[in-house]
Amino acid sequence: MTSSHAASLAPMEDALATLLDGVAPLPVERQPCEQAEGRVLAAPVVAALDVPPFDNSAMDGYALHHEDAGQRLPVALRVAAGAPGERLERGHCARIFTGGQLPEGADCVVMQEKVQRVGDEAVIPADIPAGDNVRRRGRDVRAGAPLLDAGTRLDAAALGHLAGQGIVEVDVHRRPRVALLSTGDEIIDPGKPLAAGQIYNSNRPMLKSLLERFGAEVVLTRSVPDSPEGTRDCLKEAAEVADLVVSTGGVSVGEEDHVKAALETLGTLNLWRLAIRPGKPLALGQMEGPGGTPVRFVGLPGNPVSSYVGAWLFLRPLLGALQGCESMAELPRLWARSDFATSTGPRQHYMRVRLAFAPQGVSALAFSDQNSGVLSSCIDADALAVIPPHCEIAPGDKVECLWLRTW
Ligand SMILES: Nc1nc2c(c(=O)[nH]1)N[C@H]1C(S)=C(S)[C@@H](COP(=O)(O)OP(=O)(O)OC[C@H]3O[C@@H](n4cnc5c(N)ncnc54)[C@H](O)[C@@H]3O)O[C@H]1N2
Ligand code: MOO
Ligand SMILES: [Mg+2]
Repeated sequence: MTSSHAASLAPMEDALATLLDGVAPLPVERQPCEQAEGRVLAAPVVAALDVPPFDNSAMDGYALHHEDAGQRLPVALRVAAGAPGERLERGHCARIFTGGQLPEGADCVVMQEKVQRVGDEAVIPADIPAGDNVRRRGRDVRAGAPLLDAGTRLDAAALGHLAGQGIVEVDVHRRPRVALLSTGDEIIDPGKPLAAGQIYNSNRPMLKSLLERFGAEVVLTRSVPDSPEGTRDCLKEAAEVADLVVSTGGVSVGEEDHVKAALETLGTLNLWRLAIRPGKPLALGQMEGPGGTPVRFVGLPGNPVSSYVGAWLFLRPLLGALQGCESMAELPRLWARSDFATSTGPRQHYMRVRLAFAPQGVSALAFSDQNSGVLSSCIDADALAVIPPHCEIAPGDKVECLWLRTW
């Protein structure tokens, strides 16, 4: 009986292919840049302006023509940042400040520490090359050049770059709307007293946090009773409002696990049971929303670590695809030296590890208890060490790790 299990577990690659099959980015909307952090560009942005828009000084000092260096020059101009450009005659210099527009006729700047000021004149050292301490127009960005690619997730640097062009609005994909269902008669909300046999719902806030980090908007949360009707009703309600329905618990083989059967009354179960640990009974499927729109379904196993790992491995790429964000398709990978010994059976193991970076290399330090009910293993976990099926790992062996300190 149990020996047939391995054969019926889908490998990770099949699961990802099923998950992403036919997924297209959500419609485009215009968004003020001020509210666009974490959103994904739907179209490339081309620079309209040179940045910087004019040659300017990189230092507080004196601007001059380089052939006038090595002399005592009258200080003919004063150029503060923000002042319009002026003309500097040969044989003169200009007092200038960082960011000030380089006067026409000047081609270099000498920092003030190297200049001796004598009344209205400045003694300039010799041999200053043309271009010294000058930031040329268009050095950072040239007008007409690509600024940001479609599919870029807007982070701090990208938002700064857009603002540098004077851009205030961008076209981004709509945020995926997610309904988050917590199944289990034993699960209650924090804030209420615990009765015998009950536990608090830790999956909901954990997954809400991850979903938002991956760019989603959680539009509905429900606590779902362990009954066929209750599960079906909640799935139906969720499919009315969401692009993606995520549930936790109720996907294993017990009589109290109703999610798969309920899903099949409303849509299709595309894949169930994977060769991964944790997360074996994970279920993938789809339903229809209003007007026949596709609604994706991911049923995460109830154990908190199975939910946590399942969110990184499945919800992240799915939400990336719904937002047109290529870089979310796979987690960044790196190799590290294990500090642990382990062996795997038919399932690929995703071990929670802390990474220690040292000059000799990176070490993967595994949390001592890797059970899927032990959420402490995820605290401080920088990465998931991927141990392939039927594999022996000894301390010192290289293991591939998926980096989790990302969005
Ligand atoms: N006979 C078998 N039993 C189980 C198998 C199996 O192959 N054969 N697989 C085990 C594995 S592996 C997993 S993973 C779990 C997954 O079970 P379910 O998805 O059906 O989840 P539940 O049974 O509803 O709950 C499991 C566990 O997690 C706790 N839980 C659930 N939701 C939450 C929540 N929101 N916050 C905190 N904790 C939660 C729940 O109380 C249970 O302890 O099945 C194994 N069984
Ligand atoms: O798949 Mo379960 O998550 O091994 O405990
Ligand atoms: Mg169960």
